[in-house]
Amino acid sequence: MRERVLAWLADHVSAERIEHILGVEQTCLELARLHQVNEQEAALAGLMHDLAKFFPPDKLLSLAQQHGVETDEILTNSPHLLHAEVGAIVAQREFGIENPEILAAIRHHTLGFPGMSPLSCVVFVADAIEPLRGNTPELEVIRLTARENLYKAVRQTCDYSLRYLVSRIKIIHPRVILTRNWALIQEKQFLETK
Ligand SMILES: Nc1ncnc2c1ncn2[C@@H]1O[C@H](COP(=O)(O)OP(=O)(O)O)[C@@H](O)[C@H]1O
Repeated sequence: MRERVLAWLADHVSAERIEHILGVEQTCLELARLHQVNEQEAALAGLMHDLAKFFPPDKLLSLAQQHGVETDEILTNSPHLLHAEVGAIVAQREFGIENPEILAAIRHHTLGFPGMSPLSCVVFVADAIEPLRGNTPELEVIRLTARENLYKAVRQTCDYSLRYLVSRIKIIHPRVILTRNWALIQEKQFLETK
């Protein structure tokens, strides 16, 4: 399966993006091991998270519509955000992935989802902190947190993304805020049960 996905990626995303994807795959493996998440599933979701990253906007929109993906005004105006949802469609159609946890982790890798599974949390955080994302102090903080408290790392990843979007004066899809609020509650509960 892995070789087949890599061959497909070579034809559909840039060489640079493949390096990022391999970094996410490896980081998923490490985080899964630390947090008792299925390592094979995490690695496969990491490998597949950006399958639709280079699909043009009209293709993202038509595939989303064809497969009944729920859209809204922000998603139709920024079709690139649909690459996560469409990536899951490609994983299912092209590679026969039926595991709902893996498909959800691909779907939720950009905006997260309140109540998402630990596997989805692993992929969401790994996408942000894989080694090629750089070594800014903010990322180093999330990398350390991700070893201790996965939910806190999800919340910090949302905050990091929000700060970036605000600083660039970008439209913000509100789902990341719902994800952040959910993760904030989880991170506190996790600390209380320790
Ligand atoms: N909540 C959001 N609202 C609007 N745009 C967002 C939001 N979160 C991420 N984005 C933008 O969507 C694009 C893809 O994000 P992401 O999937 O995290 O990156 P990548 O595909 O490189 O792993 C980026 O340009 C990012 O700025």
